[in-house]
Parts: sequence; structure tokens; C-alpha cells
Amino acid sequence: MANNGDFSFVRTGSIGRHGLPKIQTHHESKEVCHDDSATPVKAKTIDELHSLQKKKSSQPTTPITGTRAPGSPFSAISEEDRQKQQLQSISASLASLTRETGPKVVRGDPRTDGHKAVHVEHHLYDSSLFGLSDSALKFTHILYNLSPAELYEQAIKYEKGSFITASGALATLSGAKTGRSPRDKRVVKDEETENELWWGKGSPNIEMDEHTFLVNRERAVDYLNSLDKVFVNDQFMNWDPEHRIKVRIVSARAYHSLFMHNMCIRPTPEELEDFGTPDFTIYNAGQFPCNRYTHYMTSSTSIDLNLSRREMVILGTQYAGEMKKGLFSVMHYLMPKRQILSLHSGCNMGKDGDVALFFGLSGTGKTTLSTDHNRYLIGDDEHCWSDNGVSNIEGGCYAKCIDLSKDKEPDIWNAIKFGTVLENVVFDEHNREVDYSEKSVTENTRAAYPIEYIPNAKIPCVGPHPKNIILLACDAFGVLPPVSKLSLAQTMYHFISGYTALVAGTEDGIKEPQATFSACFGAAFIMMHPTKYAAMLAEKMQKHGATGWLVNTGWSAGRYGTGNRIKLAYTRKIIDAIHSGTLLNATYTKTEVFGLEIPTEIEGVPSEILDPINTWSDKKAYTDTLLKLGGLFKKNFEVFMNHKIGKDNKLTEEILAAGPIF
Ligand SMILES: Nc1ncnc2c1ncn2[C@@H]1O[C@H](COP(=O)(O)OP(=O)(O)O)[C@@H](O)[C@H]1O
Ligand SMILES: C=C(OP(=O)(O)O)C(=O)O
Ligand SMILES: [Ca+2]
Ligand SMILES: [Mn+2]
Repeated sequence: MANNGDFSFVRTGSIGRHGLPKIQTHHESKEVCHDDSATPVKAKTIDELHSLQKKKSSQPTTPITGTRAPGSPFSAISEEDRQKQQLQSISASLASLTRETGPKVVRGDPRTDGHKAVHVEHHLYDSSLFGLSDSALKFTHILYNLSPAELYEQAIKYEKGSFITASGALATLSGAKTGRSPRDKRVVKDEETENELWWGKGSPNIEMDEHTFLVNRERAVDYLNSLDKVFVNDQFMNWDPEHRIKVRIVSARAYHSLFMHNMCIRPTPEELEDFGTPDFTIYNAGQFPCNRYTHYMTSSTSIDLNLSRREMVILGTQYAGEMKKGLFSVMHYLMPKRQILSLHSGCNMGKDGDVALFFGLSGTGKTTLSTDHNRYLIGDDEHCWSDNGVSNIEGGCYAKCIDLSKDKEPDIWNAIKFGTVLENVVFDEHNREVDYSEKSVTENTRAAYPIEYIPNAKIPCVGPHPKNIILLACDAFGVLPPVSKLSLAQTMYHFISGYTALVAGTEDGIKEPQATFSACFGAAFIMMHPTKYAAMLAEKMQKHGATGWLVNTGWSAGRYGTGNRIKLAYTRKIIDAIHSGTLLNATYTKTEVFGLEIPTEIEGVPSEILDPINTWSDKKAYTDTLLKLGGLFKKNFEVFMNHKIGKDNKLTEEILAAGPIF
């Protein structure tokens, strides 16, 4: 038996299995009849019994509580010194700018094992000399890289709205915000970023100055330091070992810590030992609002990115997707500086090593279609394309759950088990079965799970250069064909346009489809001008001979309200035909207005749906809707007319000519 402490003792004979004294007979007799056939526990008291329950961790994902002996293969310094160093580093991360020191941090949950603390005083400046306040007198307890089981317990004990569902997932509520708040994103404009980043009309980067960032940072840090305890995750982004980024996430909720545990790459114990200083730090004080009287603030939510300081501050939103997509923005800055293209796409690979990318805005099918039982999953949402091939940025997937069905999406369904964070779903109060059709909290219900929960995940999540580039659009107008083969110029035109159309809201009856154009299928996350990413994509596609495709995962036989969404089973058949190469050599015809090449037949798909005009009974309505959508594309592209894409004038001209013509 492992040594669980220093309290092992010899049983005296008079204490029973449950710690109760046995009824004594007149004389101590060896012949006394024992009813306990099992070997008795080695504990004198209930507390001792409880302390036996937890074995010291031999393989710590949480090295602060770990017990690796000094002189282990990984360590040159003692465990105690290492713990001190880690806590110093966390204290420095949480340093207050006005007091110029970090908080006193201590490991562990204040309510259970706080007394076993390793203390870190603020040594940076002598705390007795200046700026002494009540906050300088208290300790901040650090829960460092806890395991999913520990985070479950923290969530269930301390966070309202946390429950275990029937399949073992952790159901949580994200609070008032159940989606991202792109209008509340701010980026620090300084000497460097002023010239490097995309600013102004159409850009997602709404400026703030350094001073305001520091005001919000201090607000977040003070809030976090005022708490009994904070969660710290030290993890990685990007499976490409040459371009891996070390990230630290400081948050107030077990929900946030488990979410990032699942979504980022989880370090091994050895990797964590020499983690050192993070390359990027998120301060998530989402429960606490920003001050609306602060310059540049327009609401009580603010997501602030400071590239020079390599920090991000979150105030006023607990939606966990902000952290994931916030780091994605950071990658959209760091990677292109290294000539690596960052992509808002899913990615999978066939048995023969053929890689496909799936671009698309939210809800168009990146996660659903990249999670394919017949192929290896590289990732569902964020990738890099370098000279070595593709790599996933993340260590997990973030799937939409609305109307999730076991039949249609078995791999995602089965991934919703112990360890998975299930946001904003509704479940039966007794048996905890989730009702995935329920939208009463939000339509944007989500599951965040580690990528290895998908049985055919490709670990490490890297692959060779892509063969097929699939652009997904959920066209609620119902006029784009289910699939078209694109020329390079058309691929670039549609990539820069980044079209999808969703339905605004369903509560008040049928609404008009809303066309959305989001450059590079991810304007909310790109940091530089879209043409920068487009030029890199064109160059890579040319170099590696990739084929572009446009796939409509939206409506057929009429727009939203009249027609119906294209069956997922048909879309999967279309995608199969792209992967297998059969679609490349099919017979094609060209459509009006958009000039798209559409196949005449695909195995498993009714041929009449391949040209949308066949599916509309009202042909005039079809033509009117097609022209309307064409007009929206043209209008959207106007801002790109005066931009050159790469060094190639010829390609730029071709791209400009690749849009709708009428
Ligand atoms: N034909 C289809 N193709 C892809 N997804 C479809 C289709 N029909 C319905 N869906 C649903 O649309 C949603 C697509 O969302 P998701 O894959 O999460 O998108 P993304 O990852 O791009 O945000 C899923 O809920 C999926 O079940
Ligand atoms: C994480 C998100 O991305 P997606 O919808 O593309 O999965 C999001 O929009 O919050
Ligand atoms: Ca190492
Ligand atoms: Mn997704």
C-alpha cells in the first residue's frame, strides 16, 4: 500500500471496523467471535479514515500538490523550491500595477487544505513600506491545473447551476451572456499595432489605449485577488512543436478552468515542470463588470487584448468561448508574423493521408462535418498551415448541441461524458437526461470536450498539406447549390467574402434570412487586413495543388420558411465524394449569376437537388432571390476592390472577376 501519511499504527484490538469500541466481555479472549470478516481499516477516527481516501498523486497534472521526490529524472531542484517558483510566477502574473507587487499566494482550496500552504510573500517590494492595504494582508489561494474530477467537485460545491448529467458531463450556466460579444472587444493601439493591425471600417479591432487597458487589467486583477481562491491553468496552444505557445489562464470559476483544460493542449507532467513564464496570459474576471464610465467602454462587458503585454482581460461576460476565441485572435497575429497561416476551419484526414479543411462561420458545419467516423479528426475549429503542413491550435472541440441526435452525430453524442463541459443545456431534474431540443436558456448550447474523446482523433493533431479546401455556407436564401467546384480565383473570392445567412430569430414567427459576410470566414478573429490571409491561402493552395469547393449546408427548395435545410446525410455524401476524389472528375454545368460549376450527379444524393432551381416551385421567386443575394455579395465586396491580393496582379484581377455577374 502506498504511504498515505505518517499515521500508520498497529490495531489495538479494542477498536472495531467502524471505529466504535467493542463490547468487552469479562476477560480479553482470543476466542472472541469477530463478525468482521474483511480486514479492518487502519484508522482510529473518521478524520483519519477520510485522510486515507486520497492517495498522494503519483502522476500529477497538478505539480503544486505533487510529491515527486527530489532527484527524479525531471528535476534538478527540490520539489519545495519548484513549488515556490511556480507560486512566484503566479504571484507575478497577478501583480497589481498600482501596488507594484503580486499578491501573497498559497496553494490549495482554502476550505480544505489551505493549512498545508507554501506561502509566497510579496518580495518584489517590501510590503511594509508602501501601498499597504487590506488586500496586501490576505492570501490568494491558487488552484493550479486541477484535474477534471477536482474541478467537478469545485464546481458542484461552489458554483450554482453546476450539475452532473446522466451521461457524466458537467452541466454549467454561463450567466447572462450565452454567446460571444464581438462589439465589446478592444485591442490596444500602440506604436507597433497601429501599423501592423487592421483598423477602421469592417475591422473587428476596436481600439483602446494602453492606459485604459491597465485600468481594466487592474480591475480584473483586484477582483481576482479579492476572492478566496483563483484557478490557474498552464497549457499550450498549437500542436506544431516549433510554434507552440504557452498560455496561462487565471479565472474565478471551476467551469472556466475545466473548459480551458479541455480546449487547450494539456501538458504532460514533465512539460509542466519546465513550463516557466507563459507567452500569453488571460485574466478572466467575467463575473465582474467593467466600469462603463471608463474611456472606450460602451457596455459593462469588455474583452481587452494587449499584444505588446501579451495579456487579455475579460470583464462582464462568463461565456467561455471568449477565452478560446480570444487566444485564436492572438494566434492570428503571432502566426502570420512567422509566415504561418492561421485558419478558422475544421480539419480531418483520410486513411491515405488526404487532408481537408472546412472553413465556415458559426453554425455552418465545421465541427459536424470534420467529426467524421470514417476519417481522422485533426481539429474542429482553429488551425495553422505552415511549410510543414497543418496543425490544430487546440486540444479540444466545442460542439453545438442544439437538436443533437445520437443517430446523426454519434461521435459528438458519445463525447458528452465525464469531463465534458455542457453549457446552458436543459435536463430532467431527476434523472438528469439532457433534452437537446430545449432552447429555454439559449439556442447556443455547447459541449466542450478533449479531442481524444472523439475515437478517431489524430494525436498529435497534425497532418500533411491539405488537398481539399471546403468553404461552408449555410444559405438560408436557398439559392446556392449544395456543392460547387471552385477555381482558385473563385475560392479566394468566396474566402474573402465569407458568406453565410442565418435566420435572425424564431420567436416572433418567420424572419428574413440575414446575410452575414465575415472576411476569411472569421473577421471577428483576424488581426490584420483580410487580404494578408487571403494572399497566404492563395499561395499555399497554388503551391500544394489544393482544390476549392463551396458547400451549402443551408436551405433547398425555397428560402427559410418555405424550403428545408439540406439533409445532413446528403451533405455527408457530398463531402465523401470530395474526399474520395470522385467529384473532381464528375460532369459539371455552370450556374447563372454566380458562375458556379455544379456536378450533375453524386452517389447517394438525389440529382434534382444539385441545381437549386429544380427544387423551387416558384421559379420567379428563385431568380429574384438569386439576384438579391448576388447584389449583397457585390455590395459587400466593394471595400476590397482597391486591394491587391499578394504580389500577383493577374490573380487579383481574376478574383475581382470571380464574383456574381449580372
Ligand atoms: N446539412 C447539414 N450540414 C451540416 N450541418 C447541419 C446540416 N443540417 C443541420 N446541421 C446542423 O447544423 C449545425 C452545424 O453546426 P457546427 O458544426 O457546430 O458549426 P460550426 O462548427 O461551423 O460552428 C449542427 O447543429 C448540425 O447538426
Ligand atoms: C466558439 C465559437 O465558434 P463556432 O461557432 O465557430 O464553433 C463561437 O462562436 O463562440
Ligand atoms: Ca521539457
Ligand atoms: Mn464549431
